[in-house]
Amino acid sequence: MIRLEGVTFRYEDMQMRFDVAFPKGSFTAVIGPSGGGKSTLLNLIAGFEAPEQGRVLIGGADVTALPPHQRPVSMIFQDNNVFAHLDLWQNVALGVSPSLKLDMAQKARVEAALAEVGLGALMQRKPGEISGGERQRVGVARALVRDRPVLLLDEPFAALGPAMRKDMLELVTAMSQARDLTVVMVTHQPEDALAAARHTAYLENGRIVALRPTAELFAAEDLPGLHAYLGDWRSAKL
Ligand SMILES: Nc1ncnc2c1ncn2[C@@H]1O[C@H](COP(=O)(O)OP(=O)(O)OP(=O)(O)O)[C@@H](O)[C@H]1O
Repeated sequence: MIRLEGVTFRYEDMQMRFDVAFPKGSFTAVIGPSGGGKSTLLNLIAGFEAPEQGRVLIGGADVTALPPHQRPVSMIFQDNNVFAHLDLWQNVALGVSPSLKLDMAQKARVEAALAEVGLGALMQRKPGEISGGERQRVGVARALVRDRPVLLLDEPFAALGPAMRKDMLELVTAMSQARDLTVVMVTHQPEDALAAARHTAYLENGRIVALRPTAELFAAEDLPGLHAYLGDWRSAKL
């Protein structure tokens, strides 16, 4: 579903290179040290960054030259998923049409998405009038109405408490399964990878060092960088 072929990208002295494929319907977590290139990997798939060399393919089509809005992708960020001056209904409707001109069926879809993430009663509120967890639900609802086959998550629930994070992860997992989405999720939480992602990629210094079934990756003996990254968490788990 997603394929990066010889994709290279550079920030100053940080040279990255990605050769990786994510099959249709897969849910993959991406973990690794800060500054390793996890967000950049998502940005290359979404089209917010352009590779120096190589190709990005989605669903078999070469999207390397396409801008983000023409790619079959939704992305949920750690924050900044909402516009403060728009109410929740409008924030979600943006996922359907940037002009906010929606027909009846599209309006019904926006309302159904808000209801699905538990914001049905709050749709006339502004983002400043709801909690941080509820704001992240707005991002999830917008991804729902966009109805694109690829969902990219960049530490979307990092600022939430453990219980809320678990709820949100379950919501995203259920929604992805129901729609057969291909999901790539950056996280610093090994528990989140174990809970949601069948496979996990370990990324350091601009390279995917390993991509394996999640539990297998965390138990691996051949990845010293991963051991250092996981630290005490790994010793406590094994
Ligand atoms: N806009 C930018 N301008 C210059 N350098 C950048 C920019 N964005 C990222 N970088 C650099 O690119 C490298 C990879 O950054 P990236 O954000 O992809 O890492 P990350 O693995 O997502 O990190 P984190 O876990 O801290 O979010 C880092 O060395 C970072 O400093």
